[in-house]
Amino acid sequence: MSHAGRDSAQQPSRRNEKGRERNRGAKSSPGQGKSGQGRADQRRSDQGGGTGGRRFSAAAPAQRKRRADPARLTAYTVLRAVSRDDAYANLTLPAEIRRRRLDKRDAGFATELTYGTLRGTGTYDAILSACVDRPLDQLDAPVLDALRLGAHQLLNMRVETHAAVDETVALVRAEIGAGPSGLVNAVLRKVSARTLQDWTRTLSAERDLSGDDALALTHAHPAWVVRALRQSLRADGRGDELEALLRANNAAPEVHLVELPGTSSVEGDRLRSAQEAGAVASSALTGAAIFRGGDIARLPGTREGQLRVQDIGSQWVTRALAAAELPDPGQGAERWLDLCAGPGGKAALLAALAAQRGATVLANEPAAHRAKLVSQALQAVDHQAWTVRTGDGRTIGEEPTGTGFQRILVDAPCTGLGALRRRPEARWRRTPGDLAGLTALQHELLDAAVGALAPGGLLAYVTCSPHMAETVIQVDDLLRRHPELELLDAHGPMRAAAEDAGAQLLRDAPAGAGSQTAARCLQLWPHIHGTDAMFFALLQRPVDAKDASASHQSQKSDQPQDSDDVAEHPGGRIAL
Ligand SMILES: C[S@@+](CC[C@H](N)C(=O)[O-])C[C@H]1O[C@@H](n2cnc3c(N)ncnc32)[C@H](O)[C@@H]1O
Repeated sequence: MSHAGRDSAQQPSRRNEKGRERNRGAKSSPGQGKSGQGRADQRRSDQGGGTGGRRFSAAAPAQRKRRADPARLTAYTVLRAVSRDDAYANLTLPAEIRRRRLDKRDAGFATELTYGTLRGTGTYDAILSACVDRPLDQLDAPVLDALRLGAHQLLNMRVETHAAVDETVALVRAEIGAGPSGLVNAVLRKVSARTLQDWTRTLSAERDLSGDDALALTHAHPAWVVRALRQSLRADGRGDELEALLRANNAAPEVHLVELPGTSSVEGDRLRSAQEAGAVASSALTGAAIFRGGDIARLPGTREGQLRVQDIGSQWVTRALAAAELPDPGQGAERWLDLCAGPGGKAALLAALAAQRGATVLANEPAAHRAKLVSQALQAVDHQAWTVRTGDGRTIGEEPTGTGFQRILVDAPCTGLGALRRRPEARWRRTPGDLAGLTALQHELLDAAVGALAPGGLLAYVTCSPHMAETVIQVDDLLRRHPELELLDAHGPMRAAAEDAGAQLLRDAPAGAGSQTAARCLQLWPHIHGTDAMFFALLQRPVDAKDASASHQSQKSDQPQDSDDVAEHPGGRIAL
């Protein structure tokens, strides 16, 4: 793609699993023979300089222990599942921790090892490339994963150098075999010769990186993602906050809890128990708390689904849609629709709020296994208040919807670039090419939702991505296709749904938002709001709107920017 350029934080290699013979030898330092490396290490060690006096094991790798410690083995197993099977770390890791019965301390260490290594993969690969005498894709995949794990310990954790190297070598001997242990030992010793800061500075200079490419390497994001985030921040009037966002994306998110309203016999009871167990009530939102440590499954109400883990951003947008005023509330029970409901986090809160108001929710999800998760998520809520439909959201018009739905949530499939804290591997998996299919699907889902809106009905468009092609540009396109829709100012309903401290955070976008559309939509940010970077737009169909579906149909093939690298937009040219 024309804009992608050279990705300075290296796109992790996905390689052949075979070829053990290839794992030999670390690269010499620039201007140094291999034998010179030992002397260099010795000198650094003697001087106690550079890396603070590194100590290494005197025993040859092949003579060292052949037993991996449980936390490192857990992390390594998850890394293998992620690179070999495209597994999700946030699902695989808890299962692995349970299976190996790690205690709290080891579980914490394994989590930091796993998430940190996955987050930093592109940068660690760039560093490892400078330490291995061949392209990384010529190493065995298990060896590369072990090297990444070692690099993370050396560069980003407070693990002693000798422990990081020795334990990684032991892991390699136990899990892969003695063959590559010499290579791993030598490469990790080279990695340990510099701090992370020294490495990124040196590599940036060697590769002549600047601007977003240099930031990509330093903050372990693909360069195309850095560029997209820069554009989105600028459009939101936050042009100077890029580094703060990149840093926030690399920090572990807080765990937020929600008590589904109306589901326990005494309202607020479940949150109170959670607070007794160490949770702190959220100052940003009613019915929410922050949980710092401990076993969530042990909190009363989690098994019954009354107490759930849910990002404050998700709670905010759901409550804002439920609370926004309808121009003509009518007399009958309201009908609400969650068009993309799986796995059911927002559907559960939406249905609980609907049940309190005598409204009903239709929760739609095309993937059968995810539709099942939606049903499970809804179990705690009065069963009269919800129905699950397993089907493509684009065919919702085929349902008998009567006069339509008063409130519709389109929490669309998206790149997920707003949830980088939670899904550490996602940034390296996604490519700009994913945008074409996703934006086309978002376009069609929005059209289907508009067709299902009751007169005066509200449509909330939500993405867990701040990429402009999925947010402001998508809304502008929607308004072009459906000029009858009114784009409401999302800040009011969001503030109304928040507690004081939250309302303070949800002030209008800073002056300088890129367009009127951007100024009326709400973009949440991890570094500002402590939430995922979730986007929220609220649209309304006028009470007396004529049926515009004919014009929708005629424009259906008019897809937004689905094949080009760059799109024109009033706010400037947007890299897709
Ligand atoms: C961002 S997730 C929704 C998250 C959910 N609202 C929650 O809070 O738990 C998007 C969902 O859209 C679903 N999806 C994908 N294609 C769809 C389609 N054609 N129609 C409706 N939903 C679709 C995906 O399976 C996924 O479960």
